[in-house]
Amino acid sequence: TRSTRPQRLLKAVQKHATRGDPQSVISAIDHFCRHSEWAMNIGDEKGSILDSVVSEVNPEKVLELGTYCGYSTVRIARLLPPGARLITLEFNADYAAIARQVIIWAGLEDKVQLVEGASEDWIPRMKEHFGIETFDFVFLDHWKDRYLPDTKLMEDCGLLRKGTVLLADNVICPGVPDYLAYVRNSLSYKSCYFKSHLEYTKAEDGLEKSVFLG
Ligand SMILES: O=c1[nH]cnc2c(O)c(F)c(-c3ccc(F)cc3)cc12
Ligand SMILES: [Mg+2]
Repeated sequence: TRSTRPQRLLKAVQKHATRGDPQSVISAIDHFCRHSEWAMNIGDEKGSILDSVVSEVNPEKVLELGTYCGYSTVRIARLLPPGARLITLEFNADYAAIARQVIIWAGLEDKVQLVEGASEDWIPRMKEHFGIETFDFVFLDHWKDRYLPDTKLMEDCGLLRKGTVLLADNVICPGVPDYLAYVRNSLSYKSCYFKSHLEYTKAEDGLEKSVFLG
């Protein structure tokens, strides 16, 4: 039967990227999405903003909500210092299977733990299952209806500390109005918007960076 888009994206990585070279994996995915088939990776323009925020935070403990094919997982993990750890949650088993192989192709499997399942089921288990006290950086890129409830859940589970940085993708397209209103009006967050474009298109999109104030 016909292959899936994530399967074709993985084939493009294995054909054009060099094993153990994260930048070549990123470039191969961006080329595939620009010239073959659009896919919902954060992309190179918003990806550069992600890179700059990750470099500024220089996090030890990272949580990514929404792995998809592992593009942003590779972007983040390639910037982490030795010993730093990224946990990425993916609900869709087919996406997770592709992402595992993309992460291995990039040679970043030692820094990344990919967990299959629902964010609301795993967020409450971060302490007892992964020994995580708090996260330094959280990247929200899963489902727009889960951004706000999962943020409140992370607060309630004590997973955010003074200075934890949340970075949210797609705050304009598809848009997360309830989440934006919350982080922009809450006294517990300092929030700012990075205007950009929807991956591989001219449509507006952007990232919202929100620092938890405790
Ligand atoms: O569901 C999503 N989860 C995470 N990231 C997404 C994204 O970056 C998108 F561009 C889009 C998207 C899909 C179709 C469109 F027409 C526009 C944006 C969706 C998601
Ligand atoms: Mg996205």
